[in-house]
Amino acid sequence: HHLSCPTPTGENSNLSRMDLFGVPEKRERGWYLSLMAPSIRDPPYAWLDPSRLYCNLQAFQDCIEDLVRPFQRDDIDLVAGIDAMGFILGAAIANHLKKGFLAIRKAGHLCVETHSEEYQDYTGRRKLMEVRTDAIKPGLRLLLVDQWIETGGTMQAAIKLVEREGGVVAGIATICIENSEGGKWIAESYKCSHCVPESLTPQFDNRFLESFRTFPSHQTNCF
Ligand SMILES: O=P(O)(O)OC[C@H]1O[C@H](OP(=O)(O)OP(=O)(O)O)[C@H](O)[C@@H]1O
Ligand SMILES: Nc1ncnc2[nH]cnc12
Repeated sequence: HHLSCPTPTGENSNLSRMDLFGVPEKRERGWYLSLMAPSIRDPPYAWLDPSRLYCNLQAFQDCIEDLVRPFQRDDIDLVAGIDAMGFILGAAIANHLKKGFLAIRKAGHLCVETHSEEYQDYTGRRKLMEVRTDAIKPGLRLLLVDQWIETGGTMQAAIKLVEREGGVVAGIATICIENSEGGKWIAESYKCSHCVPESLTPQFDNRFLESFRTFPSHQTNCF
């Protein structure tokens, strides 16, 4: 079955119904966020799927450009991405900045000597994060990348791994930093880049995007 929805006009037209591979004529700030898919599952799943926007070349490129822009002239030695989805943005950003890439991994994958840090994320589960011991040296300046910051638990564990070895967190790049206690602490404590224009922050705070109303799916449709 397929329900049809009216396409919203006016203020939120940049977040109106759009095909996965479509590109609007005028690419407004954060236009590609409307490609993100709402969750059809209950917690502890995340409330949406940002990875959908990576399917669209222009969206992926614009997203990377927005994340890299504030750091273009900064002194960065290495880009670190957090397992798993942070690898996608992290590797793309490393390539864009012409820097190497360091994988910060969830426990049980690295077959070399590691430093580790326990943490808790939005699922409430206790997890372990690991990084190889031969990459971070005192004074090394790292740009930390992940797909999303919700409670901030994951990013805070990565920050600890870097700083404990004397590394410097030169910046943090992520699609969205949620307005949580941990999210606010990260945004106040480090130079950050994210993709959410101010006009859309209320929608992210409510975890409901206007674009969801017309999301092209037979499972999630007109509300
Ligand atoms: O701020 P937090 O509450 O710690 O949550 C953020 C983390 O959760 C997500 O990863 P997730 O574990 O859902 O998936 P992934 O392993 O596939 O990246 C996201 O990409 C961050 O890594
Ligand atoms: N991908 C994601 N989307 C929304 N909230 C999240 N929390 C953690 N990961 C998330």
